[in-house]
Amino acid sequence: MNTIITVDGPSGAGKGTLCQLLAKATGYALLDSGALYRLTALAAIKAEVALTDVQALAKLAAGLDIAFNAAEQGVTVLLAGKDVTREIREEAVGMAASQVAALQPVRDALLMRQRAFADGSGLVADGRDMGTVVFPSAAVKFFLTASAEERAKRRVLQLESVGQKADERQILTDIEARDKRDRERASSPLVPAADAILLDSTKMTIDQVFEYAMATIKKAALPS
Ligand SMILES: Nc1ncnc2c1ncn2[C@@H]1O[C@H](COP(=O)(O)OP(=O)(O)O)[C@@H](O)[C@H]1O
Ligand SMILES: Nc1ccn([C@@H]2O[C@H](COP(=O)(O)OP(=O)(O)O)[C@@H](O)[C@H]2O)c(=O)n1
Repeated sequence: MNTIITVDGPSGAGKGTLCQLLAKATGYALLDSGALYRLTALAAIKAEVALTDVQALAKLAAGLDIAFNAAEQGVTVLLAGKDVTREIREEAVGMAASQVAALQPVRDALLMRQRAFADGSGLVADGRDMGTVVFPSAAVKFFLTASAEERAKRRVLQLESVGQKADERQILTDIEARDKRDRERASSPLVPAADAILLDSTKMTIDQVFEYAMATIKKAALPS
């Protein structure tokens, strides 16, 4: 059994939140593909590799020494043995991630690593191109959105909840820049798959989004 559920959409739409809830409810594994791009960006920043040096970035992506350790309080992300769980969530790393993610050789380097998460036990995959490129034959595909203003508000609350400072106007500007880059790039742009279910969470609570997604999955009668 290799059932795959994909959740794509822009930053702050609630993909990570929904995917964690779906993974818990279904017992499927979880792929946070954005973390791979964030790790590539962080590795580049640490190694002082320019975000325009395509070949060096692709090499970094191919050789990333990373681990995802599931724990009671969430997933811990390690880069070269060091806990970078918080560091990769910083807005600056998100911006750098969207720059490296626009480069096809970087995407190629990460493709097989992402597909390897589908090891036969069911997978919930979170990203931008899960339903279009990485898992085009996924069983159920969601495209989760929300207005940019709502997403910026959510991001501010999220950053503040972990003690980071957040300027809502700056975050909205960053989100809009990242959306534009993700949507307009030539390689795997952020677009809904033709068979994706569109879900606008602007006025929905986390529970409502989860209930709707679970009902859809149940209707698709997936094996658990
Ligand atoms: N429907 C929702 N309503 C309000 N807040 C939400 C909703 N979905 C997610 N959030 C919150 O918004 C923030 C960003 O969600 P996240 O899942 O990280 O988004 P994404 O993975 O799409 O970037 C988190 O703090 C999360 O708790
Ligand atoms: N499948 C994916 C996942 C992320 N990305 C890129 O990686 C960046 C960070 O992704 P993320 O999912 O962690 O970002 P947030 O939605 O959490 O802000 C995005 O802005 C995209 O440019 C991508 O190109 N393809």
